[in-house]
Amino acid sequence: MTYPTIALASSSPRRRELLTQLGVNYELVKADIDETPFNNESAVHYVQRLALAKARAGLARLSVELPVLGADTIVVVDGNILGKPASFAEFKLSMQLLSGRSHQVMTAVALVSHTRQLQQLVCTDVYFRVLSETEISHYWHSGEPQDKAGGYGIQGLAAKFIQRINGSYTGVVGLPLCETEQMLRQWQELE
Ligand SMILES: Cc1cn([C@H]2C[C@H](O)[C@@H](COP(=O)(O)OP(=O)(O)OP(=O)(O)O)O2)c(=O)[nH]c1=O
Repeated sequence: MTYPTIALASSSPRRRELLTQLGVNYELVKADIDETPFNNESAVHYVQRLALAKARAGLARLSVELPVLGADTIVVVDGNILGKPASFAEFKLSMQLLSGRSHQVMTAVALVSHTRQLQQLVCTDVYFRVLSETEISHYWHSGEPQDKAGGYGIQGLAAKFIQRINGSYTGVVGLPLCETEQMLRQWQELE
């Protein structure tokens, strides 16, 4: 299967690796956007808005005509979004919220050009076992939580905290490959 060459509007190493895993040719484009949620914005609205905003910001910077892919991942507990932890105190609070229960990871993907756009939203339930204070502190000092939504990486050390998931593993890591591949195929068919 050949896919269109695209631009990836992302600075996430995980998204680059996942796209490479699909065998898609891409170039990177910067997409700096304001990630502040609107007042009373739902998690579902927020994550989709950001994925689209990243893709559109990338498109605005491109000098060649390529479809641009943007994505956003959030961790949601009881409707509240847990961001990337800015401090140990914030991280500890997030881990205490996630300990011994399930939460949702939502990843939105947007593929845009000047004439067309496709979007997907993938939600996964993630079940954490109970975490001890010592484990939480050790995990913070590993350096893994700092640049990740909700403060953990399922593909790294945090795998030992996760009893099971119901949904898309690659979606939790940052780019749901089954749905992304379908979007690329659909894009190709519309050409
Ligand atoms: C929950 C979870 C998130 N993450 C990562 C994926 C994303 O890189 C990050 C979520 O933040 P995002 O704001 O979605 O992405 P980003 O800022 O890293 O990259 P960009 O906006 O430039 O595309 O958290 C993991 O790597 N593993 C996980 O298990």
